[in-house]
Amino acid sequence: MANKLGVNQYGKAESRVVRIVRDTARHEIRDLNVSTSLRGDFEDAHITGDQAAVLPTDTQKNTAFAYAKLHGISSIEDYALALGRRLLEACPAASDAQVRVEEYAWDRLGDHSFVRRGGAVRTCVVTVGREDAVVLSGISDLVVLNSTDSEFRGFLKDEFTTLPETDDRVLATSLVAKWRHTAVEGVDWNASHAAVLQTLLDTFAGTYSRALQETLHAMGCAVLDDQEEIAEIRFSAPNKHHFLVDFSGFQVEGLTNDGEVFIAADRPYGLIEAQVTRDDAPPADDAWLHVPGFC
Ligand SMILES: O=c1[nH]c(=O)c2[nH]c(=O)[nH]c2[nH]1
Repeated sequence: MANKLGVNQYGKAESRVVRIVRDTARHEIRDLNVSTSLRGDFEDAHITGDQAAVLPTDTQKNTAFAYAKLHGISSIEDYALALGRRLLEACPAASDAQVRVEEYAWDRLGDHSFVRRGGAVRTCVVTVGREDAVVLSGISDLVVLNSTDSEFRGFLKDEFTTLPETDDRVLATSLVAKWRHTAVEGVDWNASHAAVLQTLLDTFAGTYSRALQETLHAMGCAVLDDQEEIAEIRFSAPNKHHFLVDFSGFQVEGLTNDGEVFIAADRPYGLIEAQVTRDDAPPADDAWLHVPGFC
């Protein structure tokens, strides 16, 4: 029976790159988690064991650190594009280099002192090919909650359905979103990211929700309405269930729970995933290859 090698890619995952800019007494910090992958013709490495075409993952990691200095990190997207282009140049057998970056934000305490900001992590996935490049910007662990203006009712019921309908519940999620840009040159990545984040937050807060599905769709439409250079956005949103505590069995007179005390359950959770794409968006499915967490 003959076998054949299927899809494959290789690289260094999760290099923790911290860049301090110390040109003046007022330092700057960029704190990244960088993963790189090369795809292309690496059959020999797998089949005959010949590694002549393989740029080691160790070299990929070293390049990630070197480029933090040589290219600098004005934004994670700009850094990832430069790193991806360099890896492709250095490895002729590769057809694509993918660079995935997470950025942890620090707030300033003083000229050279910082405190790590909790919460959301800025992300990008940049795929550089021989002809073109695709940039996905994103955010993960964006934990948001609406304490009202959320209902869930009118759903399909069968003999296993016990969920009561509700017209007033807590809606909370830890959002992961990634959005694809149609251009990679001349983009102000930091401004664009800040604008998308604000739109996501404003829309989450301002939308009456009949389901998390409807809220995600509204958030996606708002981002595409605001920024015409964004072709599509994808969401993965755990529904962080908040169950009303039943006080009825307690022997305390007058103790009521009118949407005031909840159990925040961590598992299981509903997982709602959706994409919103501009009608005329050029496809770029390769850019999403191996990007985990999206349908
Ligand atoms: O917003 C929701 N969408 C669902 O599909 C769902 N299913 C469920 O049990 N609760 C919810 N909430």
